[in-house]
Amino acid sequence: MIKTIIYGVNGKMGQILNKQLLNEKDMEIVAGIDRSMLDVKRTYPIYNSLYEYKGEVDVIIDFSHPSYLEQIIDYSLDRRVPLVIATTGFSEEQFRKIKMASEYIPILYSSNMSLGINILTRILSQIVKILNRDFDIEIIEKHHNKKTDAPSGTAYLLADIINETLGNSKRYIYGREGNNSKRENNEIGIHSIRGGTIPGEHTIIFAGSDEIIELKHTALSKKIYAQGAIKAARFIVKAKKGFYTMDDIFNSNV
Ligand SMILES: NC(=O)C1=CN([C@@H]2O[C@H](COP(=O)(O)OP(=O)(O)OC[C@H]3O[C@@H](n4cnc5c(N)ncnc54)[C@H](OP(=O)(O)O)[C@@H]3O)[C@@H](O)[C@H]2O)C=CC1
Ligand SMILES: O=C(O)C1=N[C@H](C(=O)O)C[C@H](O)C1
Repeated sequence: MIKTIIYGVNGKMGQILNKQLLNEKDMEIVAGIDRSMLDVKRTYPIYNSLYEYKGEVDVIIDFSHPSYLEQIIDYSLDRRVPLVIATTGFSEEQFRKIKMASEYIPILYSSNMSLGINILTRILSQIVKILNRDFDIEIIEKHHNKKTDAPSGTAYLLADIINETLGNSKRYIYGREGNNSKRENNEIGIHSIRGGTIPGEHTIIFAGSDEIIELKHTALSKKIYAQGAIKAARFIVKAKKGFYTMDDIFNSNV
């Protein structure tokens, strides 16, 4: 049994992950961590901090808030616990901390655990190579009205893949308010919509002269993210120390 701690267990994703993990025969939730204590029945203890948990743990799955990263990393380094990090909105310094910790423990980070987005990332760089010269690239992301970070982690992921493919020649423009000049060739526009219960939609627009190509991924529920995180947990408990992404899972047999 893979002994699992859910970090952010009472958040929206934590609750969905809890439900799905209860059906997984090879996984057992040994504790949940959250700042709020929901009045729901759980088969395991819930704590405010990882350090309150004294039992064994094989993996921590984190769907929480960037403010908890330091605690998660410190605890995982102390105990040598593999990590699946799904939280978004980290600073550059926090990303450096994740990368540094991965020199000692296995860490899988992905700003989007869904199968669809990870397939999209595979084809994106191929398309960008062909279209870049004649098409302007803009990204639109849409999410529910409870999301705390903008743009989404996935929008950054997609923009970074495009930019890396083009030799980091692009700069990111967030919205265009206050702009009094024409769009420049070296821009990737990134735009955020927030409303209702949208589980996540990402569109990459390639706008050319008199024609438009769009690549779009729509999440129809949050379940897809929990399913991806479970796959990631199965993968990371067997991995050696290092930094991994969902792409590494597709190249494995998990
Ligand atoms: N990688 C992926 O595939 C996915 C990643 N995510 C990411 O996972 C994270 C969690 O998402 P979701 O469950 O929807 O978010 P929620 O806000 O529902 O839950 C997140 C947890 O963090 C706490 N939290 C929220 N805001 C703050 C804050 N300002 N300071 C401290 N704690 C806070 C919440 O506590 P409280 O309930 O008390 O506010 C809750 O415990 C987000 O970063 C989201 O972007 C989400 C879906 C998929
Ligand atoms: O907060 C969410 O809901 C989501 N967050 C991730 C992101 O920021 O990209 C992944 C997904 O889009 C849902």
